[in-house]
Amino acid sequence: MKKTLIKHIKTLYQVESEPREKVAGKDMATLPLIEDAYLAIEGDTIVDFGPMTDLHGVTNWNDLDVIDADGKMVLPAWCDSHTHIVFAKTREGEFVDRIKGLSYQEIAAKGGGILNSAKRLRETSEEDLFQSAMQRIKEMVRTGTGAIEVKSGYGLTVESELKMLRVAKRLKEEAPVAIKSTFLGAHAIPAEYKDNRKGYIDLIVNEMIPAVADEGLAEYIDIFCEQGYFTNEETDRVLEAGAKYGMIPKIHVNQFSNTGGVQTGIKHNARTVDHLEEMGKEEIEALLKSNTMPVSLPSCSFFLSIPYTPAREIIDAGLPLAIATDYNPGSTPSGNIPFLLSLACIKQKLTPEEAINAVTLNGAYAMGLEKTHGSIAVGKKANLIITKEMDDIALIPYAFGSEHIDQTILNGQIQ
Ligand SMILES: N=CN[C@@H](CCC(=O)O)C(=O)O
Ligand SMILES: [Zn+2]
Repeated sequence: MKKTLIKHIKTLYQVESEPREKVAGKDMATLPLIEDAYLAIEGDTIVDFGPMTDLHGVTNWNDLDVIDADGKMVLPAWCDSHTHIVFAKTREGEFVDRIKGLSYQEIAAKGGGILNSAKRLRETSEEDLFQSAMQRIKEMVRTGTGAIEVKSGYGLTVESELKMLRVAKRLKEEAPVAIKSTFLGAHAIPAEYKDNRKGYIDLIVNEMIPAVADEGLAEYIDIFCEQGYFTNEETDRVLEAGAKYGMIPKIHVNQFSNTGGVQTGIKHNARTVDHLEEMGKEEIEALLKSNTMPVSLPSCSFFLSIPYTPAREIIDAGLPLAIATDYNPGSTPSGNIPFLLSLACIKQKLTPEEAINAVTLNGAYAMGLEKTHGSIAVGKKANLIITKEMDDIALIPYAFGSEHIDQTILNGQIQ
């Protein structure tokens, strides 16, 4: 089995001797670390790590790849728990419309937005969707991402939703990153059901969910619970139907308005509630009584010029927080996590340590990967970032737009 030793790491971050499933509240300000460290990998697994002074167990240096990380930091690879990376076409025309004054909702009302992507996706082959999503993953890996959640939701017919999820399944088999897939048939009401929304919910419940489950294509079920998209009652129905087939809820909620969707998600024991740009004290109180992870998507706020999730209030209340890209062609055409860290620090007033916790261990929890990803622990996957030489980890969010990642290692292999 291939063995790799990374030695003289300036600082090894997010180390764990006792497994934790997530980090909350004040604990998010700390990233457990070892200065002047080593880390050993066998195959695709972390087998040992510690201070360089403890490195005396290596007797056989043959067949051992050695990486000298002098002056560099090592971290777990980022876990991006919310993306829509399977899509057919970018939507830069809508971007220009928004510059000229139209809102995201006005563009959607004209047949743009999600319905525009659904039209394009139906015309695109499974092979082409696979190739373009794979290119996006390669770009994300270059900025340090090692695990990605992938949603459907641009199909909106039985066949096209299955097509998207089959692409996700193939990505799971062929991409170097860990992938979790989510069925998001309830992303928008398709044009052909404009006057028959109950008919579309019936289609989701009676046909799409059983077909997705039959092929084992999704671990999670999602819905866009929002004014102009799906109501709380429709959310109840879709999440209950998914749960019958073992799909765990993860919902888009409180992006543009607060209609009580956070409480609906919690009622269904959602793994995560995502977006949360519009939320108040009641939502924080409700989350405190739950196991549901709040997920903020700051590059969506940046791109659409909408409010940022009140991340500071969420953490100060003692909650955990995950941050994800939301990579999609409409509201966030970017999968760049270092830029997210800058936004989290600059716009949401998180410290660099809090922001990094939000995209490592908490990101892993948000996609059910906390046992294998998101921290440096013996037995976890060797999914790692080696930074360029730097004095302080705060350089990553501080020097926004610069390239800070020297190498990404996934499953023990340099990418
Ligand atoms: N808000 C809903 N869905 C996506 C955007 C989808 C699109 O515009 O294509 C989001 O999370 O921002
Ligand atoms: Zn989304």
